[in-house]
Amino acid sequence: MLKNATKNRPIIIGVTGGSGSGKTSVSQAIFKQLHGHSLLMLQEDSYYKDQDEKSMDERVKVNYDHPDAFDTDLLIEQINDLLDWKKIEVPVYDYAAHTRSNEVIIKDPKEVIIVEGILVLNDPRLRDLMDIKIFVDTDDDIRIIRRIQRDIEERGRSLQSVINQYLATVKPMYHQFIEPTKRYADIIVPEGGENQVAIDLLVTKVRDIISS
Ligand SMILES: Nc1ncnc2c1ncn2[C@@H]1O[C@H](COP(=O)(O)OP(=O)(O)O)[C@@H](O)[C@H]1O
Ligand SMILES: Nc1ccn([C@@H]2O[C@H](COP(=O)(O)O)[C@@H](O)[C@H]2O)c(=O)n1
Repeated sequence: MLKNATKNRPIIIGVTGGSGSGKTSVSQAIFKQLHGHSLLMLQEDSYYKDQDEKSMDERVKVNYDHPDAFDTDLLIEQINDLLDWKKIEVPVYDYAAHTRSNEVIIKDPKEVIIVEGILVLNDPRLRDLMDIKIFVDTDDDIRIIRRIQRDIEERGRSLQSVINQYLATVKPMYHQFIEPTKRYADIIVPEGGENQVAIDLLVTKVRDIISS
């Protein structure tokens, strides 16, 4: 039984997987194919804790792949607000500065809400808010190659810093906290955003829920 859809509330879809697995691509593909419905995409990364009090040297050493790095309470509070059809103020995260910016973005509630991030199935309180849970499953070697490209091009990182971070925190935290959440997924999507069959099935399911 779907938790939210039956109560005339927004449908919450959680999309998780390791860094570089294709979570954003899968979420965007679902988003694109669900045109005609009102949609909102929330990224767990927006809810990284503020590090303003720390120096840059200290910020670089933070483990950004541990659940403690996120303000999950705020994410849960805001999803509950959306379920009550209330507006939310989403923080804006700056990867280069490793902290939140001073801005927030106001988002209106929508019929379908996609919540995407590495640990969205880790906290039972968050997991329990989701109607459909998806795990994007991509091999470690592909993910690190994608991450090197992205972090250098888009997040202001050096090759050496990406490698150091991957070995120190990204990889061990994936195996400790992210990969174990696969067992909670309703659907495991291999090949991420290129898996058109999986995307079509998901979109059909969401349309069924909305029209039922
Ligand atoms: N199936 C795929 N085949 C090839 N490249 C992909 C695929 N899925 C994602 N990518 C690319 O890999 C990078 C990381 O994908 P992204 O969706 O941002 O992952 P995540 O959100 O899990 O970190 C992006 O540059 C994206 O274009
Ligand atoms: N200051 C930060 C904050 C986060 N990260 C890394 O981002 C990854 C999650 O984002 P994806 O889009 O890749 O899912 C996570 O693995 C963190 O290591 C960072 O490097 N710096």
